[in-house]
Amino acid sequence: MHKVVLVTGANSGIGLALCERLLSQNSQVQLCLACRNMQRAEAARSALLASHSDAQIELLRLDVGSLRSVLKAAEEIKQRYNRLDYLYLNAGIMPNPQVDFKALFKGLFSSNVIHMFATAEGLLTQQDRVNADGLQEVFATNLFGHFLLVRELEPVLCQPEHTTQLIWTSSSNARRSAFSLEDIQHHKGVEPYSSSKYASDLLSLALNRHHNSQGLFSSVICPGLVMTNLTYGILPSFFWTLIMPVMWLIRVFTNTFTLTPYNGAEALSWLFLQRPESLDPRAKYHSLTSGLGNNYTQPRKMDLDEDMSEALYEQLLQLESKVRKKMKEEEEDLRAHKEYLDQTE
Ligand SMILES: NC(=O)C1=CN([C@@H]2O[C@H](COP(=O)(O)OP(=O)(O)OC[C@H]3O[C@@H](n4cnc5c(N)ncnc54)[C@H](OP(=O)(O)O)[C@@H]3O)[C@@H](O)[C@H]2O)C=CC1
Ligand SMILES: CC(C)CCC[C@@H](C)[C@H]1CC[C@H]2C3=C(CC[C@]12C)[C@@]1(C)CCC(=O)C[C@@H]1CC3
Repeated sequence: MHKVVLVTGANSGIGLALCERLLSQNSQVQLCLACRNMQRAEAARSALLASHSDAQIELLRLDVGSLRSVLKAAEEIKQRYNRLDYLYLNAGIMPNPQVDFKALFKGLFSSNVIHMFATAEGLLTQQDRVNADGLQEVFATNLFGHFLLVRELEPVLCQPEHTTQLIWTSSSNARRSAFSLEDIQHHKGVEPYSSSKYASDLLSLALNRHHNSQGLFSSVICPGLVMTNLTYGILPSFFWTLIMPVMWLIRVFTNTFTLTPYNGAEALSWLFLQRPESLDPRAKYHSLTSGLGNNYTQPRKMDLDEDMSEALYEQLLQLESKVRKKMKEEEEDLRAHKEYLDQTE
C-alpha cells in the first residue's frame, strides 16, 4: 500500500527538500503539502513534478498559526485520507530575529565557540506578538497549531492495526532555560523560538507516553544550520553567500553546519526508513554534515524531565479546551447577530 505523508511548511526550505528526498526514496509515496499560501504550494508542487513527473502530490491549505484554519484542514484530511503514515510537523517561524554581535565577538575568543555556533546560545533574540486568536505567534505557529492538528487527527493517527510517525522539526536552539511552565507561550521573555522548540521536545515525549500503545510514535529532529528563508531573515542572503567559505571552514569543527536544505532534511528522511518502535523517545535525531560534505543522522539525548513534559501536556489540553470554548462562543454570537439582522430586514 502507498504510504501517505503530510508535511507542514512544505513549500520551501527544509520541508520542500524533504519532499524531494522522499520522492527520490520512494516514488509511490502519496504526498500532501500542507501550506498557508496556495500560490507557493502550487509552485512547490510544480518543482517536485519537474523531477518526479508521476508523483502523487496533493495540496492542502493550512495556516498552523490560525486555530480555525487548523480545524478546517483537519476536517479536510479526515475526508481525504482514512490513514496517515507520516505527519511531518515542520512549519516554523522566527520573527524579527536580532543577533547580539557583541556576544558573537566575545564568544569567538572563548572555549565555548563551537557550542555557540552549534546552538546560537546567547546570540539570538526575537520580537514576538499576539496573533488574531490572542496567542503568542511563535508558540501558536511552532507548537500549538501542530498540537491542535494532532489532537483533531487522533482518530486517523491512532489506529492500533498500523503505526503512524509524527516527526517534529525542532532545533539545536531549543533550550530548557528559555522555557518556563509558568509562561509556556513565552509572553515575558525574548527567546520565544528557543522556548517553542524546547516545548516541542517535551511534547513529543508526552505524546509517546500517551499514544505509543495506540500505534502513534513521535520523534524530534534538528536539521542543523541551514540556508533557508528563516536564516535569510536573520542576516541577508548576500551576506551568507559572502561568508560561505568561512561556513565551510567552521563545518570542519562542527558538523551541525549542514547549510543546504537537502543536508538539513537528512534526519527527516532517515526517520522515514526507521521502524518507529526502534526509536528512542528521549533522543533528538540530528542531521549532520562532515567537513568533507558527507551526511549522516545521529541521535543525541535530550535534556528532558518526565514531570515537566506531563505538566506541559496538561497545560496544552487546558488551553485547547479554553480556545475551543471561545471559538464556540464566537460562532454563537455570530449566529445570533445574523438572526437579528434577518429579523430586522
Ligand atoms: N533553517 C535553519 O537553520 C533551521 C530551521 N529549523 C526549523 O526548520 C523548519 C523549517 O524551516 P526552514 O525550512 O528553515 O525555513 P523556511 O522559512 O524556508 O520554511 C518554513 C516553512 O514553514 C511555513 N510556515 C511558516 N508559518 C506557517 C504557518 N503559519 N502555517 C503554515 N506554514 C507556515 C513557511 O511557509 P511560507 O513560505 O508561507 O512562509 C515555509 O514553508 C522550521 O520549523 C524551523 O524552525 C530548525 C533548525 C535550524
Ligand atoms: C561567521 C558566521 C558563521 C557568523 C554567523 C553568526 C550567527 C548569525 C549564526 C551562528 C550560529 C547560528 C545558528 C542559527 C542562526 C544563525 C546563527 C546564530 C540558528 C539559531 C537558526 C535556527 C535554528 O533553529 C538553530 C540555528 C543554530 C545556529
